[in-house]
Amino acid sequence: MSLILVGFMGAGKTTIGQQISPLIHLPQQDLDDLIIKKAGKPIPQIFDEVGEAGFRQLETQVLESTIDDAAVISTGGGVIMQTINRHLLQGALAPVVYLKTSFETILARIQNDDNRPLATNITAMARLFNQRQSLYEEVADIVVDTDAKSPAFISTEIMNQLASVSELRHSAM
Ligand SMILES: Nc1ncnc2c1ncn2[C@@H]1O[C@H](COP(=O)(O)OP(=O)(O)OP(=O)(O)O)[C@@H](O)[C@H]1O
Ligand SMILES: O=C(O)C1=C[C@@H](O)[C@@H](O)[C@H](O)C1
Ligand SMILES: [Mg+2]
Repeated sequence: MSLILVGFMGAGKTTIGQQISPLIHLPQQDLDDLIIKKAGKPIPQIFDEVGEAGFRQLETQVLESTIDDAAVISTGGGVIMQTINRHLLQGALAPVVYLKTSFETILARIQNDDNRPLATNITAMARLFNQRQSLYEEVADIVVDTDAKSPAFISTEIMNQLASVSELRHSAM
């Protein structure tokens, strides 16, 4: 079964996607990587040249083109900002898993990383974090807390939850 990972920057969408992909024998599609390939330049340069709005357009394009792939899809942290993206996620065939992480843990994981243009100022990040919580919840079928858990532990937890979702879907048929 495919799945889609959402959550704030540093929640572990890329890391957990890499771990789960071999477990469920499906390729990983990382939307940030697909954007970088499509644009032919790194994310900070895309932000510099076409701004966040230009980046979000690319993000919607890669989301649209991959959403129903048989894959583990790791989204970017801001994918839920666009209404159209939330509609795409809510209509996806695959379950959407929200990797829920406290702000303190996020800071510990991604500080000193200069590859995320929206993670340079702690006050602005905290504002984004608070604005986004309900949007992740809105699109999620499954919520998994990631604080103080290893990527391997989180991956197992997701696999167990997916098994329950699959059983529920079958028993409803
Ligand atoms: N459960 C975890 N425990 C400890 N470290 C973690 C965990 N998950 C991820 N990390 C570390 O946190 C950092 C950010 O993880 P990752 O790049 O997977 O986040 P992301 O959700 O994909 O972020 P973005 O939205 O910016 O793409 C990495 O250094 C990763 O190794
Ligand atoms: O949270 C965000 O808005 C972002 C998260 C990253 O995954 C990248 O998609 C980009 O840096 C924007
Ligand atoms: Mg990522």
